[in-house]
Amino acid sequence: QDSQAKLPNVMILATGGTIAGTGADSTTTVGYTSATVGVEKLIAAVPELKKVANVKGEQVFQIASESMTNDHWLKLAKRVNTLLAQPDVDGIVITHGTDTIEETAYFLDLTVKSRKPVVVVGAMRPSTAISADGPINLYNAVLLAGSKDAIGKGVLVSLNDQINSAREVSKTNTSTTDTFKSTELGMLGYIQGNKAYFYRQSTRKNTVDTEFDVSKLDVLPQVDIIYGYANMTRAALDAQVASGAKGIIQAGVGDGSIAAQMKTPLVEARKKGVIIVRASRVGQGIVARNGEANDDELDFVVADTLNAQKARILLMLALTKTSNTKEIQRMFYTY
Ligand SMILES: NC(=O)C[C@H](N)C(=O)O
Repeated sequence: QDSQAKLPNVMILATGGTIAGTGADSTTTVGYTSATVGVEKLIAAVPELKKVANVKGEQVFQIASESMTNDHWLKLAKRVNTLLAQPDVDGIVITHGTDTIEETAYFLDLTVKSRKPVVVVGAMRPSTAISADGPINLYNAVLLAGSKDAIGKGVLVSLNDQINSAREVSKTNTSTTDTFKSTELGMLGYIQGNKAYFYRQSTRKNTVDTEFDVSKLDVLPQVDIIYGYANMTRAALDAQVASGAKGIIQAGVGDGSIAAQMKTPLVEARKKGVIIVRASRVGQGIVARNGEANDDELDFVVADTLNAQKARILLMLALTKTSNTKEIQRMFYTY
């Protein structure tokens, strides 16, 4: 009883995904159904959780993460902020599908206002599979969310015994359990032997000092992505602008290069007030401002090292505050 009282209080918010998935039999690792197991059952499957935290569960959504929307994010961020404001909550774990885990994690990194740990976790194998990775990942996530060392580190993504920051982590393999990598900028640490070990920290702003506030927002501005490729056409961009996009992320080739035939449509879109952010489809490296395009003259923004899906999130949040491109560029060098 006494030792129980000293354990941290960790809330598990369940949103679905493969971690809550079930397959036809134990060897089904593809073609299973996501988001079928409820949070109480997820917790009951890992009795070891009781050793590291007092856990409570809440089913927030029950969806596959490919169907995650801005509305889900707003609801989730508000719920996390409400819970973390309570003195009896020490940390939060969010169980989530892996396909968009990096996006939800980064959205929360920019919209949760707390130093308390928030850990987003998923699994690559459904709960019914041989060597399902969900239980160990959930155990590690709860341990991490209750750990003093995770305080003030922003939103963390933990699978496969590794700790990543929301900003840097990406899914890098369609199906293996070691898919989540922070590649060149590096992961933060490991979980081993019932302990979290941190080795480094991002210099970018996060939950500790974010300027974004979604507490009064019901919708986010429409921001879409166009993907660069040889022989690219303007069709996707035109359709997005016509459908009301306030911002466009161009996942350009190389260093965010713009194809000759795309320059006019992008300049036209900018003249209509649409914010254009040059990102890269490459996956690593900085998109150089005034490098492959004269951003000062075109009034474009560069995504720095953010991939296109995370640049979309930052631009949506930036647009809730300003449409000044200098300000937006500052944000891209800050978060
Ligand atoms: N491994 C997974 O969780 C994939 C699943 N499609 C999801 O993102 O919900």
